[in-house]
Amino acid sequence: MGAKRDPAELKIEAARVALGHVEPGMQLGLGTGSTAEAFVRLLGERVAEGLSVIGVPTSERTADLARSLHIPLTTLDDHPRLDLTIDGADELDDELRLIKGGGGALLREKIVATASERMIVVADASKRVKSLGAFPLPVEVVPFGLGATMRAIESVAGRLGLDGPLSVRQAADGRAFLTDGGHLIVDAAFGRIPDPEALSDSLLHIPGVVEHGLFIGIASAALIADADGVIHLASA
Ligand SMILES: O=C(CO)[C@H](O)[C@H](O)COP(=O)(O)O
Repeated sequence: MGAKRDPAELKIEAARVALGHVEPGMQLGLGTGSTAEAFVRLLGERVAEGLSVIGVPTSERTADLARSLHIPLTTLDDHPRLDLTIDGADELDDELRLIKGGGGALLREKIVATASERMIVVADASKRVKSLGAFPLPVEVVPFGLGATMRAIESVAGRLGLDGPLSVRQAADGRAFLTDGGHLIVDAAFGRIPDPEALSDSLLHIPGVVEHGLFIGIASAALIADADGVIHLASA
């Protein structure tokens, strides 16, 4: 087994392999987070060398980065169907089910990934888990009725045998974190989620829930970097 490597290097490694999947003329979804950022930076180098692609960013943060690198950007209104989205994840299992939203961009990330022919997840090996749930599940909610929505989340989770504290995510200044869409994030520390599909369906029935960070049946492949290289996982 190879020597232990800095996670930042591993993220760049996975991002570099992902770049090999980009072809001239592609319409790309650009993810959010430090691993997606590594990809966008590498993509920016290729664009500076003459690669012609166009991207839809999944957050204002990624849009700012892409603009600074002169990567041409568009919207899903102008390009409703994308070829490929490259994005990170907070957790992924061997069925390519993901938890996302650690960076608070899950709603736009899910819209963009779902509008793409393929989504490739880039991650270091620490993100690969046997079972989802050690990472608290981000649930994006509208501010109106927050208390009632949180009670409803607890109640549907309880029916699935899940229990654990919910917390409203805070920004660095101590105020509530607001997503690019002006919503709140409730982080649900349920622990192991035995049935992610059932939890996903139940959460989406709660009126105040806009989306949640479970990505099921969306990722087509994952590039996972560890000290020995980059493993390619493909969906069944
Ligand atoms: O879902 C996300 C942002 O909403 C990110 O993809 C996820 O948080 C992983 O981030 P990082 O690559 O920094 O570990």
